[in-house]
Amino acid sequence: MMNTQIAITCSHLTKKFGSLCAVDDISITIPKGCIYGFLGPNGSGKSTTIRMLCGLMTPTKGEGTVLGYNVIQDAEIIKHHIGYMSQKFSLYEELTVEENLDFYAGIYGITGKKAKDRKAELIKLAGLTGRERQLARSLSGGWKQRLALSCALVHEPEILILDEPTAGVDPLSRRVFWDVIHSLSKKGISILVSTHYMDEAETCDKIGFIFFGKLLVEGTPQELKERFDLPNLEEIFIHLVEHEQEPGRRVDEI
Ligand SMILES: Nc1ncnc2c1ncn2[C@@H]1O[C@H](COP(=O)(O)OP(=O)(O)OP(=O)(O)O)[C@@H](O)[C@H]1O
Repeated sequence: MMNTQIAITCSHLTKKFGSLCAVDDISITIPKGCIYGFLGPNGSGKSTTIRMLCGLMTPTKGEGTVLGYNVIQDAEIIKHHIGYMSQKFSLYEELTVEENLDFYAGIYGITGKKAKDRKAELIKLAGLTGRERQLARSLSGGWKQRLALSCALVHEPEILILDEPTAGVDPLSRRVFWDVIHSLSKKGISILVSTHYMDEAETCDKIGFIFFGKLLVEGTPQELKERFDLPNLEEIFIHLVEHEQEPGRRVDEI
C-alpha cells in the first residue's frame, strides 16, 4: 500500500556510466514537508541521483518512488508533481520576468485568470514586485535564481527539487532564497536540495552526505553533530571526506 507520508523514497539506486559508478546503492526516504539537504563535493553523484528521482534518467539498478509514483514507469506523471530547478535552469533572457512566468505557465497548461493569479502570487513570494517588466537578462544572479524558483513553482508542485540553486549567488540573495524555501516548507511542500554551503545545510530538517556516489551518513544536523562530536557540519564534511579517502576504510568504521 502507498505510504501517504512519504514524498520521495529510493532503495539501492545505482547509476553506472561505463565503468564509473556515479551513484552507488543509495537508499533514502524523505517524509512529506521535509527539507532534505544533499551534501557532497563536486562529482559525488548528487545531480545524477536527483535526475533519476525526477524521472529524467533511468537507474542502472534499484528503484524509487515520488509521491508513490515509480520513477521509471511513471516518469511523466512525476514531472507534473515536482518543481525541478537544475543547475542550468533555463530562463529566457530576452523575456521579462512576467513573460518568463507566462511561458512556464503555458507549458503546464495554466491559462487565463488562474495564470494571472498564480503569477501575482509568485512575484510576491519571490520578492520580485516592481521587476515584472525587467528583462531576465538584466537581473543579477540572485534575482535570476528567484525568478527560476518562481518558474519551477508555477504549477503548484507538491515537491521541489533544487540542484545547487544558490551556487555563485551572493550571501544576501542566498539568505532571501532560503527564506522562500523555508516558507514553502511551512506550507507543506517537500524539498530536496543539493548544496555546497554548510550554513544552508544547517537549516535543513535532514541531511545526507554523498561521496564517490555513496551515501556516507544521514540524519538531522543536530544528530550528526552529536554522533561525530564535532561543532558544525563543515567539520563533519571534512572529517568524512578525509576518512573516506583512506584506502580500504569502510564507511561503518567512521
Ligand atoms: N551523462 C554522463 N555521462 C558520463 N559521466 C557522467 C554523466 N553525468 C555525470 N557523470 C559523472 O558522474 C559523476 C557524478 O556526477 P554528478 O554531476 O552527479 O555529481 P555532483 O555531485 O552533482 O557534482 P557537481 O556538484 O559538480 O554537479 C561525475 O564523475 C561525472 O563526471
